[in-house]
This record gives sequence, C-alpha cells and structure tokens, in this order.
Amino acid sequence: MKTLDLQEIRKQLDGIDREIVSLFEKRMALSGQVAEYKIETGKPVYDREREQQKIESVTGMVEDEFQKQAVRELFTQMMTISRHFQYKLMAEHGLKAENDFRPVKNLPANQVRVVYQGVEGAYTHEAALKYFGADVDIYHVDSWEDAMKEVEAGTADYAVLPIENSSAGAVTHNYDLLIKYNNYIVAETLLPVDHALLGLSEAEEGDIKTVFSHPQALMQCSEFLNANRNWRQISVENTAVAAKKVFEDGDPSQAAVASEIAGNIYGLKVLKSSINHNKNNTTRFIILSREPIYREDAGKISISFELPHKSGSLYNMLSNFIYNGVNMMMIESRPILGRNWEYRFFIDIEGNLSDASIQNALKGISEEGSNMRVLGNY
Ligand SMILES: C=C(O[C@@H]1C=C(C(=O)O)C=C[C@H]1O)C(=O)O
Repeated sequence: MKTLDLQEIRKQLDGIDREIVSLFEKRMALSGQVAEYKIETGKPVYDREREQQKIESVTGMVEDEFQKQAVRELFTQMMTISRHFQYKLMAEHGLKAENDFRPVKNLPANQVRVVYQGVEGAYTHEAALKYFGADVDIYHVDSWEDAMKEVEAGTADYAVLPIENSSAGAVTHNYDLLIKYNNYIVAETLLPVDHALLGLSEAEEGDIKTVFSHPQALMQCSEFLNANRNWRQISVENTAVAAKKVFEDGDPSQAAVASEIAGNIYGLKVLKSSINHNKNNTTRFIILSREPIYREDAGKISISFELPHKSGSLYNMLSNFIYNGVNMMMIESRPILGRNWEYRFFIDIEGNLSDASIQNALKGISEEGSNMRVLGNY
C-alpha cells in the first residue's frame, strides 16, 4: 500500500518538475534577451532594485513564513543563475570587466631597485635576495608602509612584504596596506623560516631574562618561549632589529629571536636553534610593483571587495566562482575602518586575467560587490 502511494506521489512530482524545468528554460531564454538589450544599451547586468522588487513580489504570493523564506531563496538563486548566464553572453560579445592590467613575458629585471622593511639579515631581506638574487640594488626602510610608499612614488621598482606565515597566519597589517596604496602584486616567494634564540657570546640560556623579536616570530616560537615563564617577551620592528639591539645593549640577560644569519651579521651566539614549534614554518612574501602587469603564465589572482552587511551576501558573491569553475585558494577578511562589523574580503583564486572564466567571475563580483580591486596576477 505504502509503496504504491510513494510511486504515485513521485509520479506527480516528476510531472511538476518537468513543468518547472520547461518554465526555467523559458525564463532563461528571456534573461538572454535582456542580456542582448543590455549589450546594445551598455546597461550593467546586475539590477539590484529590480531584484529586490522581484523578491518582494514573489514572497508576497505566499502566506506561510517557511514558504516565504523558501521562495526568497529559490528566486535569489534563480536570479543569480540568470545573471551568470548574462555575463557569459556579454563575454561572448567581447564585453569584459575593465582592468588596466598588461600581460608581459617577464617582469622587468634590469637595473631594478628593491626595497624591504627592516635591517640587513631580516627575513624579508633573505626573501628579497632569494627572489631577485644578489646583483640588484636592494635597500631597506623602517616600516612596511614606507616600503609601499617608495614603490608608489617610483623610488623603488619593487617592494618585498611578508603576507602570510604557515603557523601564525595572515600578516594583517600588510593586507590593509594593499588597500591603502595603489601597488600591484606581481610575484610571490616562499621562505622557510627557522628561528634561533640568540645571545651575546658570553651568555648562556640560563642567564636570559628578556627576549626581543617581532610579534610574529614570538608567536611562532610561543611554545618554547612560554615554557620559560620568567622571560619577558618584548616586541620590536623586526627580528634583525632585535638581534642588533641585543648586540648593542651588551647585556647577557637579553636574547633575540631571529635567523642564524642575523646572528652572524650582528655577532651573536646561537643559544638554541630551531625554536619554532612548526618545523615546516614558512613565510609567503609578495613582490609589489606600481605597474599593473602580470606574467603571461601567471596562475594566481588576488582580489579584494566589500559586501553589504546582509545575510547570504558572501555566499552569493562566491557563486561567481562556482558558476565559472574557478578554484578559490584562500579567503581572509579584515574590518573596514570606520564601519564597525563590516568587512573587506581578500580572496586568492587560481587563474590568469586573460581566461574567459576569470573575466566572467570578476565582472560579476565587480557589479555585485563594492570596491572590487584586482590586487595582482602572479
Ligand atoms: C533579467 C535581468 O537581469 C538580472 C536578473 C534578473 C532576473 O533574473 O530576474 C533581475 C535583474 C537583473 O539583476 C533583468 O535586468 O531583468
């Protein structure tokens, strides 16, 4: 008896679904006609007001609260799909998201000037040497922000900045600087980071009372450092500055957390090597240029955008990747200054700015989110 009922109900469901699919196809065909109109008139795909009216009108057609919510979700999804279809048609007409980026075979490398924050022996210095080699003109400034300014002003061709560490996570301040300055990420380099506890030549581990380093390095070694409860941990601008300070103060109760290379440069002894708890500790550094260029074979794109403080807005934005088959590699959010509890998102995706699928996804995000920026393709 029960099986018979189920079969009967399912037959009815099948009939309704056939109608839904046929209506959906008709709806999409009309959406295609709207796209043609938009191509001719230069109107954008996304019409926020029309979508709001549509949601109000269709939710008004049902009484029950559960059904209202269901109809809202259903139509939000249908209109999202309809927009993606329109972006696709626009791209086929050669209408893509505008950007100033130029593809290049190779990044300019002749007689370039490279800036980093810190002093000699800082990890960023190592990263700059690793990426550019020892033959280019590498100099340093006091802060990450100064490094960004040097590039924006044209005093340096490239800046090297840490952006993410495999154990301590994002270098959040540098995400904010990516927004504040109009520089572009043109490359990245990974540097294994192995911290040592460094002291004066006459010092022993038992003498130590104060440890200086960059807060990121203190975090990466927190298990070791926190096991020595009587040590005071003090933050300074960077690890090499810490090493320099310990040498200059000449106090055997002081130690620095920095690389063994920095220890060599500043004449310090290794009291204990490899004190970071993650033995694969690696920092990702980005290379910035004021020129919006990308290597033809670049495979990763960084973007940022802001979203209305509304349920589902991130979910809807990410559908631009899903519908275009774009793989997302990383997402990070930062508070927007002056707008409490609103966030700016930073996303890395796989792809090249010349890919049609990427152009489609970016067109969608630039229309539907606010202040979308392509930070670089590298
Ligand atoms: C179809 C249109 O394009 C988009 C999709 C909509 C829809 O599918 O109903 C509504 C508004 C637009 O964001 C349109 O402008 O009417």
